[in-house]
Amino acid sequence: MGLTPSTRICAVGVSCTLSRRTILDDVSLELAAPVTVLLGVNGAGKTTLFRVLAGIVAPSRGTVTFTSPGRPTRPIADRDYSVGYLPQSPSPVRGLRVGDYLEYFAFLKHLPRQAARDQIGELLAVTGLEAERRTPTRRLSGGMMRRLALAAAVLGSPTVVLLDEPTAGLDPEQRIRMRELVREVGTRAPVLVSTHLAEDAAHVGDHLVVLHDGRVVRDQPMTHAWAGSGPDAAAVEQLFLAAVRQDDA
Ligand SMILES: Nc1ncnc2c1ncn2[C@@H]1O[C@H](COP(=O)(O)OP(=O)(O)OP(=O)(O)O)[C@@H](O)[C@H]1O
Repeated sequence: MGLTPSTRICAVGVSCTLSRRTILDDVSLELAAPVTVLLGVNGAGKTTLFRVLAGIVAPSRGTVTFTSPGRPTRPIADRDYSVGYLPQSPSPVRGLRVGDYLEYFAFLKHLPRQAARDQIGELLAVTGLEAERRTPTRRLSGGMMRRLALAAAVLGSPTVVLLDEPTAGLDPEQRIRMRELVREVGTRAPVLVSTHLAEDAAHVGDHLVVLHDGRVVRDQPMTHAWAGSGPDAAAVEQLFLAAVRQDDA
């Protein structure tokens, strides 16, 4: 569907049990544009939540739906909606160059040929990969591979975009570039982005969700993270620690 800025993805009472362990426990959240940051310690359940929101893993309980004004609430499998997903460790594909990789994703997403051509050109420019169009994906640096996978996730103008640790392992310059990209993507669709870095969270987020032991322990706007002239990573860190300690107490 054409992107409606007020389209939302909603999780209601989502629980997920894997190998008899409760990984997500009664998670409810609503994602709206532009960018929601998901913070959580290692093993908090962030990737599992992404996989549930992307429809890859079925929740044991609860629902994930899309809502748009004037339209009935739809399940995530509804073909009028789509999810763009950047996994935690995107891999190069042997034999595919950068341009081929995007064409392959455009094919998987059933994009008409001309729309695919236009969007691939635009996304290569936005991600700074224009000069790499003919580079084999195996030769890309980690940061370039993530930018390419992000372009693939955004192809076809998905209704919502899920980015699992897009800045992990990137050098400072690539991280700053990735943050700008995340903000850019947030102008196109609601974005959920996970990170371990309070600094990244402060720079990109409009809204903050803290996940701890599979439960949402904080869900609030990020306004506090802007101190005077700019984003304040220390404020985000304090908020995160307070939420987690309160939950542990
Ligand atoms: N298929 C599975 N079967 C059993 N347990 C799983 C499975 N997948 C994940 N887990 C467990 O669920 C918990 C949450 O994992 P998940 O990858 O969602 O956390 P995370 O917050 O993304 O962690 P990280 O920040 O380290 O990436 C972990 O303890 C993990 O071992």
